[in-house]
Amino acid sequence: MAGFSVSDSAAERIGYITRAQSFSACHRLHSVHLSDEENKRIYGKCNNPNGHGHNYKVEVTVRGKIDFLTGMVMNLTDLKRCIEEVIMIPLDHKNLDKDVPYFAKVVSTTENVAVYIWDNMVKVVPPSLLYEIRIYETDKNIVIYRGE
Ligand SMILES: Nc1nc2c(c(=O)[nH]1)N=C([C@H](O)[C@H](O)COP(=O)(O)OP(=O)(O)OP(=O)(O)O)CN2
Ligand SMILES: [Zn+2]
Repeated sequence: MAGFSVSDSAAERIGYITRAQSFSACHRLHSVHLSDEENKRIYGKCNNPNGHGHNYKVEVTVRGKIDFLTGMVMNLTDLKRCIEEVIMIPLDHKNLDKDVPYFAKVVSTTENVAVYIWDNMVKVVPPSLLYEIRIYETDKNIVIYRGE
């Protein structure tokens, strides 16, 4: 039916919007809290001293009210800027372990890369909107972090 009702305008519609971004980086799985032997046993080929690389794909999802006036949860152009600042500038074409101070003592598993991205993304997206960081380390290895 044509027309406009309070339920159309005032109802809180919750939306999820996602922006995807790829970045390339190398790393080595090696924990400073474990011995060399334990590192080799646990991480296997991923503990290779000279490291290895990935073309990571990250999906950043925000969740929130679809604003009645703008029709948006958040402007995706703003989300793109946040991703540039939090993901591309610090991580793209970097050696995660050597170029990113956070990973000097934190092993650069994809779980921890997701936590790193979450902790920095939450500082730049509007309050309470960040919902999920999803990282495809490879086509087959996928990590989800929701800030828990
Ligand atoms: N829980 C986690 N386990 C592993 C991680 C991780 O981040 N979290 N990372 C790795 C390595 O970085 C490695 O690069 C992935 O190795 P692998 O599973 O062998 O990767 P592929 O998908 O490329 O292997 P296929 O041969 O195609 O199956 C290891 N573990
Ligand atoms: Zn790896």
